[in-house]
Amino acid sequence: MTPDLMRAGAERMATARGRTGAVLQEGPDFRHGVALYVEDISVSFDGFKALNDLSLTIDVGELRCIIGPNGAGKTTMMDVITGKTRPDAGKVTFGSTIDLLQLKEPQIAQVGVGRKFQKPTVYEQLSVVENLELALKADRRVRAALFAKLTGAQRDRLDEVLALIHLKDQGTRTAGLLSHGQKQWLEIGMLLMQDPVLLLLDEPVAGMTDEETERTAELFLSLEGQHSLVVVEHDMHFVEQLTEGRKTVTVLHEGSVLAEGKLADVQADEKVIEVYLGR
Ligand SMILES: Nc1ncnc2c1ncn2[C@@H]1O[C@H](COP(=O)(O)OP(=O)(O)OP(=O)(O)O)[C@@H](O)[C@H]1O
Repeated sequence: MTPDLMRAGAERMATARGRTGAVLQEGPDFRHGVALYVEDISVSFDGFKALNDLSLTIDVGELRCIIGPNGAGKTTMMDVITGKTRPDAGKVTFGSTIDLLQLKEPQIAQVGVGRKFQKPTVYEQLSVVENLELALKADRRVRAALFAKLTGAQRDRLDEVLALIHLKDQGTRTAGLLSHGQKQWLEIGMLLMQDPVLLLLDEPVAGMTDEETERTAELFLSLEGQHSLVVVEHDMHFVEQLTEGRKTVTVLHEGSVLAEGKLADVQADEKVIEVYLGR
């Protein structure tokens, strides 16, 4: 890990401590450079193993793409990390100290894990800026002050996020009038307002135009290093853009890791070709 990332990890650790003071005694500890440990997770639905001894590790600031055929367990994995599904066995640890399996969904979000579902869910009647403001105030304690003025720092963050998500000129636009891709960016922006350590993104470019997909790749690459990103995606061109020929890709199959490595290597792997790419 670079000194910059170490510093970012330490800063996040302090932020997370502040955030979770009411929930947890200790904040997450990222000193090992690891954002998330998933260890030997198994999930069964009526005897069918959706996850089967799944293990993987995501580093602080890493951008990891997860690919795999339909039914491989990708969504179930995200459900376990975010507390929606309780596994039958295994461990999920945020940093090196926080046992996510002991936390409820809202606490997991509060500790710094953000999730983007496949469909955009923005407030269609509100403007772009109002959507971002709401995300900032999603914390129930400040919801009462919904229309209170933002602090200078919050205003700066909002402007920064607007630029990041390519909606700088669309701040006053009603969200319902945005294109599908712009709605997806807005929802990502809403997550960013809460400054998550780890972002889970489920098929973020499904339904996007080629240009929107390209700009989404640029967005994710600009977030890498500042956040850990786990991107589940079937669009191989997009995965290629994100991995830049050097990053690790994880291939899931039947609820466990079938292969892990550089995209070119997993694409050449006979097992992967047989179950996924060769179809
Ligand atoms: N609540 C549930 N009850 C029963 N079976 C389930 C449930 N959720 C998922 N499954 C099954 O578990 C397996 C893994 O599903 P999951 O949605 O995690 O796969 P996936 O890799 O996300 O697939 P896709 O690429 O199609 O989204 C599938 O066979 C699915 O039918």
